[in-house]
Amino acid sequence: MIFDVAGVVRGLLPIICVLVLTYLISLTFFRLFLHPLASFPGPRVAAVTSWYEFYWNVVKGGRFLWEIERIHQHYGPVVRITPDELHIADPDFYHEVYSPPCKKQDKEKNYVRLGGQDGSALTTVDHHLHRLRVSALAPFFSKQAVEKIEPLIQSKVNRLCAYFDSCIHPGTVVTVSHAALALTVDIISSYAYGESYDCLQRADLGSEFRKILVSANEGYAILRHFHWLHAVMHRLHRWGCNTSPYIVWQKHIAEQTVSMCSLHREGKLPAGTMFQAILDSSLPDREKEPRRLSVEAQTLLHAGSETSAKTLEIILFHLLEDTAKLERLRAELVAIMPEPTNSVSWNELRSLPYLSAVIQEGIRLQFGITTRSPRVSHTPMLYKDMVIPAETPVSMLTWFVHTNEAIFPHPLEFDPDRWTLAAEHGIRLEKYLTSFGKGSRRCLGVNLAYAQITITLATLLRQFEFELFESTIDDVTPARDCFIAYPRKGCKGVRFRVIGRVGK
Ligand code: HEM
Repeated sequence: MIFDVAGVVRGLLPIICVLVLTYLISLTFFRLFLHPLASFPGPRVAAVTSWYEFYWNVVKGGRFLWEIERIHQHYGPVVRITPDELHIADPDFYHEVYSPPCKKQDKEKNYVRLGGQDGSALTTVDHHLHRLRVSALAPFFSKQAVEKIEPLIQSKVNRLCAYFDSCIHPGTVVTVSHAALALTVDIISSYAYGESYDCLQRADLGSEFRKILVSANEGYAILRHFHWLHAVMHRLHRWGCNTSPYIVWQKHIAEQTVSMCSLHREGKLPAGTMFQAILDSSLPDREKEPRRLSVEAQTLLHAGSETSAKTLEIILFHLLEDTAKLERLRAELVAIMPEPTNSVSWNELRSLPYLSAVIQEGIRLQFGITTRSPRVSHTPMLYKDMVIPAETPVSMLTWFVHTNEAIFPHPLEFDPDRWTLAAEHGIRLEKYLTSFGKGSRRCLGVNLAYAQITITLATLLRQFEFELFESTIDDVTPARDCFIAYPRKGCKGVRFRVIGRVGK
């Protein structure tokens, strides 16, 4: 007897269709009327399906953030943006959602899956495990630790100056984000791994690594929905298919980590690296496994490079565009750096009020991470008269804090004086600076970020004259959420010519 497969499928198809339809109708009914978030305002379509987010972020290219903005304008400060997640736009509630370590709060699992591999502090869901992991890393990023590596930072900045010297030619145009990223990657790779990626030594400033980061950032929107794609790509890689350069890089770090662990066993691991900080810590052995260390190493490079580089790009654009601000900053720098090549400590530089204000304003306009990083509280949260059920992922994007007109008037303008004026009036505007996040999961690299941005700006602006090249405000205006804010597609980023050395 010949088994009629086609006939069986034909016979089953109507039943399968009815079952799928019944499931979808029941799910829709549940999400609209029975779900714990059913009473929260927001578009019905967002309550019913995550394809809504998919549409705005994947089809429309990173535009969900601005759709959330529209939703807030329509429905108020608390909105349901996916079937399971609430978003709140109220700067004064930020500290409740991103709360200090004393309050047990997890990260949401879909967010931490973006990177594909759990194991780093950044990608840890559980509150207590996160506290444990951070305990080993925090001393590595403390103010004192960063002050100790100032010579390393300065040496990389000097290398950047040498690169700019080679660009003093009217026909040479520098893409600022490329140069800035080469710098930050070289700093964090030297510090964390004890082995510099040396992007600044290369004519293309390490374009390969840059592409890896950008493609990973652009891929996050898809991975939020289909995180299993990571596993597929790793499997394909194992079978010899040339998948993404990101996977190749992950493999490279994994191998580097294994050799670091053997050096440590032999007592030959160079002091001062992230590997040493973790391997010599009191963390349990399972936390010192090469696989986990490798994920931590990847995260540090990823988290610590593009964010700081973008901030530098934004600040340089605004200063070169408004020479009054540039000259005011230079005058302040000249007072403590009479010779252009004087090097001054981070400690001295951070006492300069205008430089500090310029940096705060750049960090504000960088907007930190523009992808939602929801928190999950294990107890109900109260927002005004609304009770947010326990275990609900709640997010608050920095975009909504930093563009709040009441706190930052003309929010998209680069106005360092808002910081100097606030300081003069005793107003603690930093409370609303959320680029680094807040609370227990706040950025660990804050000190390193400030140190490298401060030293780089002071050195470059004291030593070089630059001139913008075909760059406009569009090059630094957020238009796409690709984990961090990217300008609209097609923008070439801020570019300048290096006119020459100051005073020559
Ligand atoms: C202007 C520069 C930077 C900005 C705006 C920034 C922003 C952030 C934000 C918003 C988070 C929280 C992410 C979340 O909620 O999931 C974060 C976490 C983190 N950042 Fe940064 N970052 C910057 C520079 C750096 C640097 C230079 C490093 C050094 C490697 C670094 C390392 C980290 C780490 C390790 C975490 C995870 C912290 C944890 O979960 O405990 N960041 N960063």
